[in-house]
Amino acid sequence: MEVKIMEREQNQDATDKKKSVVYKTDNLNLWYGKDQALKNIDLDIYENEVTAIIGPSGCGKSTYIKTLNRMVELIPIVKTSGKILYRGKNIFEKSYGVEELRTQVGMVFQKPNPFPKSIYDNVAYGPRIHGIKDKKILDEIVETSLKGAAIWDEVKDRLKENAYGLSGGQQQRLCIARCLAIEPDVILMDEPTSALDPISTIKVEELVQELKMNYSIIIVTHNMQQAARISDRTAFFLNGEVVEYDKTNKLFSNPSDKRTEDYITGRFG
Ligand SMILES: Nc1ncnc2c1ncn2[C@@H]1O[C@H](COP(=O)(O)OP(=O)(O)OP(=O)(O)O)[C@@H](O)[C@H]1O
Repeated sequence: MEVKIMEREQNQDATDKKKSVVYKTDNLNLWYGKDQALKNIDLDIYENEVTAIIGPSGCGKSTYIKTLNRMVELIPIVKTSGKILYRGKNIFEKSYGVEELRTQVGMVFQKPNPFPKSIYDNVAYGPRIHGIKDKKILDEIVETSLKGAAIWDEVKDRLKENAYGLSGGQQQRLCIARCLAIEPDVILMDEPTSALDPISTIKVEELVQELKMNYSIIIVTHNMQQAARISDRTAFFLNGEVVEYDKTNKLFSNPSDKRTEDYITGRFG
């Protein structure tokens, strides 16, 4: 029995070695002015997986995810050191075009943030910016993206209506559709269900599971059950450091670090 388990684990390790690394974070440090928010972060994020970032409030989860699309640099006091390689290229290099990065890496935020436009125009927005004008092509992108975000059936007869008329859960799936319309490689999600009711939360969780077949997903969540339900790997952040990063099953059933155990068993946080 034990031999079989070991064999299975070895096979799994071999499969993991073959998996492509989408993001490699190498000794990343980040400061807001004098305050250091991220310390020596080393993380490999794998393709077609859901990677969860968990940890107590203020531990640096959102800051980390916002380094991955360089959103943090919009904050003037931010300084960084170290490297983040996206598909092998350091995104902090001056020559790296942030626009190009953002076409590869979509983001979904905590609060659904549709534009005050029609459902159709929300989804067509990105493709239009990228120069697509042909109505037939746009129609196709809108339909495919809304189907991909599991909301097509609910909105197909009201595409011209304002997106603000949708429920919160529908708005969040619309925002996911808007993200899919630019055909990203990676989707960053910063607490995407924290403003949603339980039924909408389940819908978004199911959607995340489906999307990982075609995308690599990195999700920040306060909700440990959610991380356990939907992610393949989990990184536990504490005070700006990664305490533990492992397969989700392993991290939640047999954590290596006492601090992880204390956190997942609810002793703090
Ligand atoms: N714009 C900012 N200016 C200065 N400090 C900031 C800024 N944003 C975040 N911080 C600080 O950086 C640290 C990490 O914050 P961050 O928002 O990344 O944590 P978090 O784990 O996502 O927290 P939460 O779960 O509460 O959203 C905190 O101490 C926070 O106060």
